[in-house]
Amino acid sequence: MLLHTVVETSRSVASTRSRKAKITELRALLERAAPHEVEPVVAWLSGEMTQGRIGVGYRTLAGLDVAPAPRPSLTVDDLSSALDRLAGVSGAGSTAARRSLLGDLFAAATGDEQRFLVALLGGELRQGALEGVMTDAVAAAAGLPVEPVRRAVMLSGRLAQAAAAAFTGGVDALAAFRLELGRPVRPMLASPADSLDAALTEFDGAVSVEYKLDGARIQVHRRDEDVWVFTRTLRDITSSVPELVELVRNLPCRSVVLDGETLALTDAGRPRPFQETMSRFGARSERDLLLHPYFFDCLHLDGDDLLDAPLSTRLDRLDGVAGPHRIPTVFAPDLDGAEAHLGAALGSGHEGVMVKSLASTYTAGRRGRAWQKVKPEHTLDLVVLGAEWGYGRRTGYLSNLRLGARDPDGGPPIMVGKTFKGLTDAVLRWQTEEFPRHESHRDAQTVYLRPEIVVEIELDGVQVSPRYPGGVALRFARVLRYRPDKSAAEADTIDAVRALLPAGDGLPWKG
Ligand SMILES: Nc1ncnc2c1ncn2[C@@H]1O[C@H](COP(=O)(O)OP(=O)(O)OP(=O)(O)O)[C@@H](O)[C@H]1O
Repeated sequence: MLLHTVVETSRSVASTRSRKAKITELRALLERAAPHEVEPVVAWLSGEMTQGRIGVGYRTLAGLDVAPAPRPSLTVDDLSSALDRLAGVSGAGSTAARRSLLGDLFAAATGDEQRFLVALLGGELRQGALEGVMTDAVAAAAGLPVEPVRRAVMLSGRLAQAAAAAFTGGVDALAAFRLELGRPVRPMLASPADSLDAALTEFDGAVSVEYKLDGARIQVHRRDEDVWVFTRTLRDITSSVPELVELVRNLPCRSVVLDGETLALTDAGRPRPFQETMSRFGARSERDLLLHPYFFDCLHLDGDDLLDAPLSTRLDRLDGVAGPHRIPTVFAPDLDGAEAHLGAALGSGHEGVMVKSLASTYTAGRRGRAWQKVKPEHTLDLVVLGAEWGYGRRTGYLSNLRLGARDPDGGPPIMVGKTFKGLTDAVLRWQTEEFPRHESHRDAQTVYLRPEIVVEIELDGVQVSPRYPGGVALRFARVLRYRPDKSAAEADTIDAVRALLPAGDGLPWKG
């Protein structure tokens, strides 16, 4: 298959907002692909490369100035082998070697193909938002139900490999994607509860009510003496958190997978700010803050996969293996008991509580009703689209943020407001240093960013606004914190923003 065909599909998928139209386009492309082309094609359209990172920086790409080929001739196989060669380059002289390989590749590419390659290699095509659409397209093209494909993707975190398995081995090959020790599973997520009372009533009281800690999500795996620690975005941070590794290595079991939250505490035992916990996840992290784990789920124990077991069973197993490290929990409380637990959580400086159905299974990667969060204040996780240069005291700093909500159909984020409130001097300095690394272009007032950075915004509400493309604007938005643990694909959607409009606004999309 010609690369040109893939590039054309990428363009038409990006240009339509209709989920159905995207699926139709992707399906048609996959049906034309040879079986061995499925994996790279799915990877590229999701902005990934099967080789992983290949060490080509933005500067190298920007510095390439090669005349485009007049006609498309590159094939999918040509690009696959070029990426293999690029990934294989190492050692002295590797920059020059990469530049020469890229020069050859770009000389064989048309203008459209060159732009696609720049976006792919520069990470700009990476759009997790397309994952759901692609999963549906893979199932349709392979003639399979969507559920086994989705499950394989969630268990492995590897869309392209699951797609290849769907095409070559069907449902049986997909079933082979099981929870594997050392390979992280997409975490299960929660929905906002209408109220504590409503959440208890929905499950007839058969719930676990747990503190919702304002730390960072961790998933730990252990097989004998080997331990891994992953973040919410499935990043391996094992080497940054030796104290967690040690603790997991000492649990009374041979193999285990636990889900939980981790936090650094003050001397008084109160949670430290989220940023301080997250700072421990970096490569050059300060080691003076000790992280404490608070586990709330057990997905595997000594050979038993527990994803499909009810939460009540998983919590029993969790108790047996990591009882002293469990998150504070009460079982099947009445409303008074649940309110007291919420009060205790807030009183200790935590965010709120989670109410979880004891009958529910672990639905990896899903945000459902089985886990409901109850917390007092309203926040949205939005994508930073750009920042304007400050004035007055903030001259020379990137200050006023342009904020976007995710398009659930996989298009670019939709701008919903701006804010410069809540930015401390340290955060202003950080923005000014960090943002240019994510720059797509700039004008006199503003540095525009690729949609990569997620920020948590506190707000009083939203209002109808003809000025913004989504028809809604934030009211009194202020920055609460950055969310390095979230990708743009996990930001809140424009629908979530619109849902905050006061009832009775009579907007066309609300009906
Ligand atoms: N007891 C708990 N059970 C599950 N998740 C918990 C618990 N305590 C804290 N958390 C955190 O809450 C997150 C789940 O909430 P949610 O699905 O809304 O994610 P989120 O979008 O990060 O939420 P928020 O922005 O409100 O923190 C988990 O990813 C985890 O980090």
